[in-house]
Amino acid sequence: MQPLAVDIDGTLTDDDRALDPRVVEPLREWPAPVVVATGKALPYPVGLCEFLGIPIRVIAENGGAVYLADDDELEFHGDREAAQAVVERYEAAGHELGWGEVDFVNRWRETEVAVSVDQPLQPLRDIAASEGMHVFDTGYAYHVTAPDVDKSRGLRSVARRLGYDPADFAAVGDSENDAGMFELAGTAYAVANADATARTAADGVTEGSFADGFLEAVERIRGGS
Ligand SMILES: O=C(O)COP(=O)(O)O
Ligand SMILES: [Mg+2]
Repeated sequence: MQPLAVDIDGTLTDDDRALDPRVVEPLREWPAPVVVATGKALPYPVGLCEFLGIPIRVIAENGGAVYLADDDELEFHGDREAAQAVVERYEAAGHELGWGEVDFVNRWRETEVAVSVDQPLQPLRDIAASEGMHVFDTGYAYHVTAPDVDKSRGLRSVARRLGYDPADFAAVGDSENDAGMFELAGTAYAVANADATARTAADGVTEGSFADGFLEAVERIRGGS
């Protein structure tokens, strides 16, 4: 069976980021390594693995942080200072991150900064471009990220550390932050709610949306199609 790289928001969750309980069993029972690959900060995918009862294997922050329980190593990529400089200019222009005072979205984020989709995107894109940074719009947040960091970089590292080729992996996801990983993985499914970038990069698009799409994708991967 192929090892699996799976996105969280929009793939294992509904539109409101709530986990669909039907994804628990296939992830728990998958007969090869499962890597949770997300734009979320490290504690979220680590927590998800813990609650699922599967080994902690995560690509977090769009590839900025990679951890595998197998070798117990935590690897970081990215340019947090450059991301911070972008959001400082964005805030100076009168915008805000949009997550409220406590901001659990960025509180434990170490390599990039995420802005709420309630905030204007174009000025963020313009400032990021002028600072040599990239913005991922996942549909759930805008991520200010170093241009050489994405989930494909994470997948390359995970594959090497686990003794696989990246092309051995099957990947499932829903948005432009999954596209690089889709291109690198041997098999890639976008769920039906995926954005155009993810759909184009995928080998197939499921009929179902959100977790229905994920369940359909794992059936197809299991069946070797
Ligand atoms: O954090 C986000 O914006 C999206 O997270 P995801 O990569 O798990 O979909
Ligand atoms: Mg997603």
